Amino acid sequence: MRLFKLTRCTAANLLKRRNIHCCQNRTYWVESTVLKGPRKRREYVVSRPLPLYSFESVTSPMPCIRLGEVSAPHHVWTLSTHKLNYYSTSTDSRPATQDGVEIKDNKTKIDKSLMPVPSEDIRRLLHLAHPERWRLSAAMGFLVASSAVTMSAPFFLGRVIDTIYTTPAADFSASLSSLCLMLAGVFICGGVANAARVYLMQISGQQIVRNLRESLFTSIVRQEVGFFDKTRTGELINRLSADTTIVGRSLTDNLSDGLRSVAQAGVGVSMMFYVSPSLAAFVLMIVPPMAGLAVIYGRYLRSISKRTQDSLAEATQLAEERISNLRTVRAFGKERSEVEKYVERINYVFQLAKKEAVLRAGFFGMTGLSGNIMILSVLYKGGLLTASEQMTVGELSSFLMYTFWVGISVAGFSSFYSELMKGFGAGARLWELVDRKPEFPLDEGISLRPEQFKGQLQFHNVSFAYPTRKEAPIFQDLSLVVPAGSVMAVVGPSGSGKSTMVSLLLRLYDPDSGMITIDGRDVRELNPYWLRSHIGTVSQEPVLFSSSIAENIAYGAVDPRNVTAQDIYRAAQIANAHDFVQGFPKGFDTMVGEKGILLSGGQKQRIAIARALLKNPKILLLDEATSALDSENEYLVQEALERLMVGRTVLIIAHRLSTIQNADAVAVLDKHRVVECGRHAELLSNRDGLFRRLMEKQAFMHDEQKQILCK
Ligand SMILES: Nc1ncnc2c1ncn2[C@@H]1O[C@H](COP(=O)(O)OP(=O)(O)OP(=O)(O)O)[C@@H](O)[C@H]1O
Repeated sequence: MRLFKLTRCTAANLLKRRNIHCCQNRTYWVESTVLKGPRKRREYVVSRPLPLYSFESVTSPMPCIRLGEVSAPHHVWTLSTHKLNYYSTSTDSRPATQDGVEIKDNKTKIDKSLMPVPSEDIRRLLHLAHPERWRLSAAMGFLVASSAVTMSAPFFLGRVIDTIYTTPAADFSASLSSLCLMLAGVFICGGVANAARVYLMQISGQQIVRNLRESLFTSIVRQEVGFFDKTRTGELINRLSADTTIVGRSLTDNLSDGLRSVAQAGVGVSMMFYVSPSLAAFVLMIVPPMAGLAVIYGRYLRSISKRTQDSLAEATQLAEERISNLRTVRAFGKERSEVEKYVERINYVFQLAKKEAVLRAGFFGMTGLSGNIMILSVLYKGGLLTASEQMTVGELSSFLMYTFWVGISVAGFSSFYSELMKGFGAGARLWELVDRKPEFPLDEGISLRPEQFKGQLQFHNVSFAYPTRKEAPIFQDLSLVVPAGSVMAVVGPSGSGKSTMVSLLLRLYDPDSGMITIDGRDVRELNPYWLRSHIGTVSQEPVLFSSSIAENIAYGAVDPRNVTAQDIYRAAQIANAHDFVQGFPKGFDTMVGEKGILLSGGQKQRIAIARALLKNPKILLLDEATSALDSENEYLVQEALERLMVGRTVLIIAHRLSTIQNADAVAVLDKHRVVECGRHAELLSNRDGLFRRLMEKQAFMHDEQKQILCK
């Protein structure tokens, strides 16, 4: 086994993916046997997860600890004397550093689609078919039966022709009828076997696609929120719909058609040799160049197909975003420019499709031509053999039919090969997503679910920057205590990080340093499901799902199946939603539309409050909505919020003066930390304080407040 030493930043990057700390006094090595690539160019594609080793001493590779495997099958490595550099093959063309890893210029990028399919990808694809092995085996059995019937037909049809030519008139009718009857029986069996094969293959294919979608969707929803900041929704949707279908099809229908082609071509060639070895040898000279052509064609097709899928995903992403925000598009009168943008993308897809069409046309033209040349040579050479009585007319007919079958099978095999390559291309993109380990897993290994729970919140010297903008810190050494059962209003200039506090409390992101505790326990030690089941949120623009009002309210409950209609009505009543819902013709069964678009802002807010009430959380995180609501709605929402807040620890991003006044304390955020904290009146009395300046700026200043200011 040969090992390559890793540079420190590469090692740190790989270890970070496995949540292992990179030690200064250790060296890290990677097994070189998994690196494949043209040695001259010193570029390597990692063909399977990398076995990583760590050594005590910087100089000696002994003793070592095997650290397990790092999944990096889609990255390219360059090798210099004894160190391995990493660079991504993503389409991002910035030569920059990412996660401390050197990314080289994209010009040096290798088109992996043109390389042989890694054995790991083949293994993954076969593994996918494993649960369906029995059904697939049965389908294969039927495939053998139907192919045997198909391939025996030319032989027996040749016999029928010879019977017609050679049988004496007295026996002719009886011999011909029995032969035809027997053949009809065999053909019926072949038809039934073929139908059974197609049925079983279809079912297995759908089952495989279903399983694949399940594991892909499971992996997507488990990813940390930061992943969705970086990844486009349309791309994920495309993976879920198009790529899964391609992989499923290449494993079943395509595989069965391909195997049938191989089997039929094999049997056909054998039968051709059986019927006339000299004629067979003459005709089959054309096959090897065609096979070589098919392999080259398949590789190019895989490359083009991957690019087509990627650009289609981009077009879908654009369409999805614009359609879901069509109101904004309309309001800005951007329909034309949006159509132009979409057309630009689909034009690119079309350009690629044209290249694919040229490839296909050339290839299929060639295969068609070579098929016809084969037939012509059979007729020419076979005619000569029949004339010299070395072959009967029946044998020549059989041979001709076998030639047809072999031609059809070879054409079938080439389309099988190209579909299979497409499947590998789509599969590679899927494994990337399926294998991705979330930066912080949902519940693995974290089982702490305290029984006693009061709800005290505390930020201890928290520093945080969003993963996509590491260079722009949001918090630096932020500290804040929210006592259990109290209401803390958070105010601050726009962009000061008020909503980010909510995201950190929900553990959508983890702080870069410092910690957040609940009842003195670090939130990272608590089971995330448990944690979130005790936290309710109502945001300024609550998102409802495209289902009925009742289902949206029930969504708040830990187990919506145990929620009764009475629970929903009660929550709606407390949230001031009951009356307006009853005013709808379908009441609680009214559909709210995509993201709740069929409801007004105030109505959505109140449904969201009812949803939070049903959850009955100990901690409430509220983003007060005021600007979007008219005064009546504002009053109703406010009243509902006040009812919701009773008996809970509340962190509220406050916009209304009354909320700020009624809160037990007010925290003022600015310059990455809490700059002031205290009761409303205390903070106002500080003439130079930010809070007072903010209040002065606010148009909603009350007379009462002005009086305090004048003092
Ligand atoms: N997912 C994200 N990725 C990167 N940066 C983000 C993300 N979300 C917010 N930000 C940035 O973080 C900063 C704080 O945002 P945040 O929404 O917490 O501010 P806020 O105080 O709630 O603002 P507002 O009062 O305007 O709602 C802003 O500069 C914003 O651009």
